[in-house]
Amino acid sequence: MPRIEIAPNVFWIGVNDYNTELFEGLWPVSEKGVSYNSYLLKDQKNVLIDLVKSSYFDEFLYQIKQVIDPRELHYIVVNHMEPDHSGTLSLLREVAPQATILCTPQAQPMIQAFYHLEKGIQTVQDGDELSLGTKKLQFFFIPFVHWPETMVSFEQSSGILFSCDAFGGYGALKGTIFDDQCQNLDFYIDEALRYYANIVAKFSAMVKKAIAKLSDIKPNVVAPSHGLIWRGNPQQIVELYQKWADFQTTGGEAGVTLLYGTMYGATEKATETFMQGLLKSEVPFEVFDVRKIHPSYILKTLWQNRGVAVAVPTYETGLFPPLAHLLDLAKRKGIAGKKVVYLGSFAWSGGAKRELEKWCADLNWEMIDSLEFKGNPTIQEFQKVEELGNRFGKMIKQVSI
Ligand SMILES: Cc1cc2nc3c(=O)[nH]c(=O)nc-3n(C[C@H](O)[C@H](O)[C@H](O)COP(=O)(O)O)c2cc1C
Repeated sequence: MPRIEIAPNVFWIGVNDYNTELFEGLWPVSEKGVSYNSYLLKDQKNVLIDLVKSSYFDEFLYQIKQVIDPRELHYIVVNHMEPDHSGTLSLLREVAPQATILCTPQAQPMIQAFYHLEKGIQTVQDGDELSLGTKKLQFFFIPFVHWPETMVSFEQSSGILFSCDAFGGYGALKGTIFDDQCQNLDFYIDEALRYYANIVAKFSAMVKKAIAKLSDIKPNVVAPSHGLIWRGNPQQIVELYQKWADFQTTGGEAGVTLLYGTMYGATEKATETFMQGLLKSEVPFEVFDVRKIHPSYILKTLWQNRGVAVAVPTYETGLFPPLAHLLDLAKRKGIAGKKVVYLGSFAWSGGAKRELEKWCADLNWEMIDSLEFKGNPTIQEFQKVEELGNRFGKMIKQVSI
């Protein structure tokens, strides 16, 4: 997309990426795309805020040249050092050698380590202001949203908050960069939640601190470095991030994430019956086949729902491996406070339930109930499975964590 003027002399000059298969080498984005939003402020001093991934340098340079000659750039603000926002720094330096890089003291050694740049770097302090002529930037440090060196930049005259990874989301920008023009806001909110669960969730306590710290600013526009620019309703994405951050301590909303896997179909039959029970309880639930659905999508729903139903068989005295992998990711992402039930088949020793109990202790999840059965379920066991689903669903609807 060609450059877009967000406010007088404030330009979006980002790029859409449909080529990267896995964001951070982990999370699928090629289907829905992801944007790297970069911003150019034109004034007596011209400023570039956050860059794009190195593979998009040609497109990026073209975008810059639509606004100014790169040799007229005075400052390059590096809010966050992750290479999807800083990867073009060395190349940009070659076409704009006069520009001073502005960053936090924590980012400076990273710039040296990643790009071997020593000169022309100036650090800023938390709360520092920078006059550009008619515009004025102010910097606020928000450590660990997403790396320790991260800050945001606020332009006072237009009220635009350049928030980098904070308030970002997956999803390439399709025809518009603004929330108030896009036809499918639900898509971007859904992809922002997936991004939150994949990228930001672990740092939820720091997200809450950052939101509290920025609460006095009241921006007219929230302009993150991924996804939509929130101009129509800038508070919406801030409130969503606040709600999602709270899930780490509340355990989430009244809903069930049903994680199922099977080798020969016994656990699958029980899972179908379990869903009949859930349905009767009228609890909202979403089912994932852990063999087939990428954890990126599962983590999103896991983060959101306070109830987790695990339906997998015993495998080599433990959990079915794809489920164990998922629990490992859940631990790394700090997914806590869940209520859990287990059901599944075994043939001789069992062991899946035992391993799940250990995981629950580790994750700060509470195992509420369980039902193991040998081989295929009997009529009586089917009955109990349905009752379990119904009971669990009702409980999840009511429980306040
Ligand atoms: C590779 C493999 C390992 C297994 N390990 C165990 C085990 O350690 N203990 C046990 O009781 N059953 C074990 N089983 C048996 C399965 O748990 C049993 O067949 C169960 O009914 C499979 O459920 P499913 O039809 O949902 O896949 C194993 C089965 C396979 C194929």
